Amino acid sequence: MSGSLPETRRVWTVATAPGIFPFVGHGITLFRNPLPFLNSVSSYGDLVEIRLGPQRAWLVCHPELVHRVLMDARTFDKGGPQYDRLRPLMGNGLVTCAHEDHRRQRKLIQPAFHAARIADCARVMGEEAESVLGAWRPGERVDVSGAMLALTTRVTSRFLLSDALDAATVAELRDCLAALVRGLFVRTVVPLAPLFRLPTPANRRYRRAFDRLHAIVDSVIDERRRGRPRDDLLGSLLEAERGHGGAAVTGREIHDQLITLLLTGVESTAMCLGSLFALLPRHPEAERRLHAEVDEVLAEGRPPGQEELTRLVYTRGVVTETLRVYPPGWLFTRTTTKETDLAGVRLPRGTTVLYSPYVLHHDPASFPDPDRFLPERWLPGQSAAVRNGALLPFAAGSRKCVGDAFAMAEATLAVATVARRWRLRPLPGHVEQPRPAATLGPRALEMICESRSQTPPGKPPSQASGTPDKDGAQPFGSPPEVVRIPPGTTTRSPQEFPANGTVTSSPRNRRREGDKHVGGA
Ligand code: HEM
Repeated sequence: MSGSLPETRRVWTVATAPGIFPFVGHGITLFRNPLPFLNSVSSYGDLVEIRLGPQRAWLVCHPELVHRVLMDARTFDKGGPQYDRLRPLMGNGLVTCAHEDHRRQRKLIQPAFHAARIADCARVMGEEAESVLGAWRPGERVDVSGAMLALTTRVTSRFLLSDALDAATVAELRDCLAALVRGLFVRTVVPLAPLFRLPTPANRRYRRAFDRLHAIVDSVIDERRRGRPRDDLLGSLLEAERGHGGAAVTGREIHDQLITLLLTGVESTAMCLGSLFALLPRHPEAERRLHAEVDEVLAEGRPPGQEELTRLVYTRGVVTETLRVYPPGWLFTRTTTKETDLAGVRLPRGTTVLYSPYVLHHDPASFPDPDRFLPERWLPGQSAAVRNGALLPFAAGSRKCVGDAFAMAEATLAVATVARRWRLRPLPGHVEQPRPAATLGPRALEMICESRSQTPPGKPPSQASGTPDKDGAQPFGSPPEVVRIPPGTTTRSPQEFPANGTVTSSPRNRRREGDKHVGGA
């Protein structure tokens, strides 16, 4: 997704974010209101210092500087307290390992994500999408977040483990992953380990999910050792353990890699899909183009696969634009392993450096009118932002997401499968914000599913009434035209996604003068 970046900038703006509170610095503001806070911070410079308690950290806000960080993984390594706090759960797998072990680990995992393997898996992705949707009924209120999580758990577990897990265990796995991801964020940002040992209901839920996930993974590995070899990711890890393929692997590492891939693979794609279905009803023109494309490309009575995938160009644009507006991975950290220079600032060894795809994706210098949901940005010939390297939902460099192509294929096929049959409508007055935690996305999104085949030709789909904006986007808040709501539906105050389809509308100011000094690279 990222393009190569010419080194054009030589003068950088550097600043300290205002609003530092005694003892906590910006910590509480970041925790309470992270997206508006990060967006406002980025208006002060290309590199902005913030304080997390007593700790100093630098938010890198210009795409060129972010690429410098990502391309030099030896200097800007994974490390520091945030990664230490992830290790009890993820061990020393591909996400958490330091640079010195990364190359070997990546060589081990990467072949499983080869394009040909993803193409082989495309039909499974389409089949699983059909089967999750098979339970939906016209007019019904559906738990979209839960369904997307179920779908991505099934697809990821089949890709990694073939058919090792029965349906009940896959459902259990989904619940464990959801509970762990929920608890993970607070554990990585709040540096008070004893707090998480208290016997509170939330801590007990986390512990139960933690133990169960590890037990499921252990039993899958044990059974596979006793059974016949399979040609999947677990199979290739066990091959490596036996000394084939050149990369030495231990049983512990196999365990860590499976936990890592399940945790990273399931949640992010589900969040992307949830955000997409929440955005779509607010943008009738995008929805109309999506429907026209899937009607043309998908065949009746057959789940889509690789062949359809290559033709779903607009659908892919809708997925990409969702990843721009709501990147599930919204904030990441690195730690410097030696004294180094960034934007003219001397950073000592051990400095915390942050980058946020959300901040980059909402910079008007990279994306004109960044709060507008506009899949057309990603149609062939339009992708100027790819060339300037500002679109980074999967990061870049050696630590770039190993599952990027897999996730794009899975999400595109899922959206097409849903859009072929269903039009999802918001519950009247329902509020479900995409919330930033370990990932960014809606965690409890419920919608009404209308069957598309029941909409007579020429009749507009039901949607909020009001005057469309220049993209045909509808204001939120008015009830849909034709929706059957089952008894017992609760209504909450509006508004989930405002008229322009974005949640945080904190327009990036021009880099402010006066709060900064200028550094030379
Ligand atoms: C829409 C879905 C996804 C998004 C937005 C996403 C995003 C990302 C990002 C931004 C990173 C880099 C993090 C950093 O810089 O610290 C990353 C790394 C990673 N992702 Fe994903 N990801 C997605 C899906 C997946 C899937 C489906 C898998 C596997 C099944 C996966 C496995 C990983 C792994 C193992 C890493 C660590 C790679 C390394 O350090 O070598 N991700 N992902």
